[in-house]
Amino acid sequence: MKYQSRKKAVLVLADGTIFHGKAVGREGSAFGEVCFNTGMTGYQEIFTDPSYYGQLMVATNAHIGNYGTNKEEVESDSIKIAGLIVKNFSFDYSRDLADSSLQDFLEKNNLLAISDVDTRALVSYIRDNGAMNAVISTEVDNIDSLKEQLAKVPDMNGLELASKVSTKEPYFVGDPNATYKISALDIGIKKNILRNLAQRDAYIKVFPYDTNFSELSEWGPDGYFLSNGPGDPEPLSAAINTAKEILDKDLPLFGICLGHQVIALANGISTYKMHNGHRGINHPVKNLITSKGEITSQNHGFAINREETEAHPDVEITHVHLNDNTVAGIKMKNKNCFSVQYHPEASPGPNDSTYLFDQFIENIKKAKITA
Ligand SMILES: NC(=O)CC[C@H](N)C(=O)O
Repeated sequence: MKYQSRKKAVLVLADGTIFHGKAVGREGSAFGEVCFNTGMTGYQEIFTDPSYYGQLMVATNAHIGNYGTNKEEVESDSIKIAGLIVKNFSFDYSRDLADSSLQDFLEKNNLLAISDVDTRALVSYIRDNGAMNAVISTEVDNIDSLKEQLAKVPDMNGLELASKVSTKEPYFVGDPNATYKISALDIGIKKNILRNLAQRDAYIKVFPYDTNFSELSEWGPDGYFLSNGPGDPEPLSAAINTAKEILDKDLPLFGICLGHQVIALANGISTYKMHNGHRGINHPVKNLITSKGEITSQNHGFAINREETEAHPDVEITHVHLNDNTVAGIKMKNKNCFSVQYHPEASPGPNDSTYLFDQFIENIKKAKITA
């Protein structure tokens, strides 16, 4: 039906480069930092992952929408990406488990997408020139005005976004009679992390992004978790202070992605914005403790400083990213704390790294026994 009637749309990068395409979903404009994900599957999980808040997502897979959507396959209750950029948008879908088309899902969430973009040229351009802000818009005749508005969009460097996606009130997940109680700081938490913890006999209380240690500890948890999330980790002073207090008391602590960066910052290790982040589901990581390789799901635009980590007396690098040698995981030498830059909870996978959740539960168990 919408095949002939679709409006023209443009993508304008902050440096003035323009790509042309057609609109899907609502009309208007959407601003954000442009980034690309190389995953062949899992688009609905990506669109609903709070870590993508504020970003225009380019799918390198040439066909998006062909397996529809399913209400279970979400990482939060709404779409979190700022806009979507694809080559071929499938209005038709085919899969027994699908309960809706991607088009309906985007429209329900009021998301603007642009299709028929030369995504190969776009990705190779961003790879060479680095992550930058951009706008997608149906205002194809108002490029100058789009450029003016785009110039006012804040840079991702230094941007605090956890407060935009975090829960407003604490809530519980799992079985209240489970053996382990975990306090999770929600700086953009994905549902599948909570599922993974709950499956391992844990009852989780999820707290807003700025909760302090005394509130997190009030209900007597056995362990603490710092979640993934959007934006620059550096401005998250409340979370960094909370992590410091957990570390001072040497309580079991696990961090994923943004949570991993917060743990590094709590130890005085700085973070930096990467030229282009890692976003995909086949990123190779080496576990330096076991010497085993892991294929991992990743989604980050910042990383922790490798030299400062190597020089740190209390922190050990446990995992490295094999493509570029960036730090993919750390542990503290004399404390019950570890963290990874990637996503062991990844859905649709890969599942190579789910042992990290077992390790966290083991750490909690040991601390419980010795307490
Ligand atoms: N998935 C995440 O938690 C991402 C962390 C952070 N926002 C980054 O881009 O590096």
